[in-house]
Amino acid sequence: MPEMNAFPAYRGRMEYFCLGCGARYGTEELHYTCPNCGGVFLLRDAGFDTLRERSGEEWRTVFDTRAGAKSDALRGIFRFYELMAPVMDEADIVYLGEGNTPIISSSNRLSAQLGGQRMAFKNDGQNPSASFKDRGMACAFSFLNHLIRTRNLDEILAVCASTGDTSAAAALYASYADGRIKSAVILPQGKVTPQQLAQPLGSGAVVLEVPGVFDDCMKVVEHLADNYQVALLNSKNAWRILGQESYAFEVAQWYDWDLAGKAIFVPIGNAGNITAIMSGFLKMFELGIITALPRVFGVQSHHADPVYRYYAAQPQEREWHPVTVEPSVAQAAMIGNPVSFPRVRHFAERYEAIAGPGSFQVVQVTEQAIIEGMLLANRHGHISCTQGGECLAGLIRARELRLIDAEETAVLDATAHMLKFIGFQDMYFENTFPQSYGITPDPARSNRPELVIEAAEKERLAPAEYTVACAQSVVERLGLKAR
Ligand SMILES: N[C@@H](CCOP(=O)(O)O)C(=O)O
Repeated sequence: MPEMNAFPAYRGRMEYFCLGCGARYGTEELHYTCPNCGGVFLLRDAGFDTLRERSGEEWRTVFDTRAGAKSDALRGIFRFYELMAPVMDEADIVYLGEGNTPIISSSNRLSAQLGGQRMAFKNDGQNPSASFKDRGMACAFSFLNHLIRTRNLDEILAVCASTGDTSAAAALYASYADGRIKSAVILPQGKVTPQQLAQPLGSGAVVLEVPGVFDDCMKVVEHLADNYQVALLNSKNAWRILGQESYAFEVAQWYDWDLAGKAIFVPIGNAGNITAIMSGFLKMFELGIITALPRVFGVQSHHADPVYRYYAAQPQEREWHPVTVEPSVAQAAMIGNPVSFPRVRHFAERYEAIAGPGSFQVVQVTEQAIIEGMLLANRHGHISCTQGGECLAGLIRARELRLIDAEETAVLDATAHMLKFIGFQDMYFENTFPQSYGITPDPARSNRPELVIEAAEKERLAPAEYTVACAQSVVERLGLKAR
């Protein structure tokens, strides 16, 4: 029986592997892009094959046993230590409560509205900074701690570009780092929700705004990382990807390691998350921890759809072209030149080679469908952000295209908490969307507060009369019957 609280003894031989030229580099330094060709990296464990000494069943037992761990290092995503970043010591691990987010099945009524579709949301908004980015940050910051310890560094300045979630997570984890890691975040001016802007401000990060969109900010942080001593915390940093693989591990564990008949829907923005999720499923498959790969559907808005366009072409005609984005309620995914696209292409090929054609697909949805997807989900007990709404819109689109049938269980990624994006709900309910979103609110879906009595009545009536008058108005509005 594996020991529940024992920190794993296994140490991997991690190396950066360039997807452009195949060069490899050791992990004693933080690299973002290949010094040789500028390509993006994956982090690989050159010792991965030794993990095959345990059977899939033994690994499942290890991870199930660790699910009850009482040590902070193993309570969160590092329960899956050997599969992710097995170079850090226990003392390096940061745990702020990330991971272990629930998967909530849809109610019968919602499922019936979707033609009996089996469906669930994984609520990654229940992470500490209210988005999935915490998975990646927990890993990236643990690695920074490892670097600080092993290389005697005294202070690191961590920078990121963000549509809001990455910056909130980076700033939160930096604020926990006892002054060893400072955070500066670069945001597109006016294109981050007020809630998301408040997060890094509250965590004490330096918040810098750039007129433009996320893609402009990303170029700035890439320039900084290429020329100055900063740690880049976007998912171009491959340690982020490793942490986000935990999403796939958790989905597998939630379903007792049986992923046959499951379809995972993931919004694509900078494309780090879909990369990580495919990578995570493939690792488990290679070790026999799961015996079937779930299908993976990427979802993009028609206002930010470069990955959809790439895969919509016939295989021999595919060419990569970034796009210019237009306003999107799925603002976290409003990205025209996703840095992880080469990683997506790499894993999609491997995925299809194992699970066959149709195991990886990308669907495109409208802005109208995204916002109404979010409203529909949340009217039925979910806490979906607009990107979760994008996933539901993607599921509906996949059904229209007959890419999925009702018997398959669709697991939708609610990447962030709905409250971060609640301003878009207000815009729908108040019919205040600028034309550029291309959204026409349906008044039947709107919900507004109703005043039951004029404020002046409070001055005019005695307190007891005022209560009765208010109650009477409520009775009339709700049509209540006396007892
Ligand atoms: N939506 C993201 C964009 C940056 O993505 P990253 O995963 O590369 O950091 C955000 O929240 O900023």
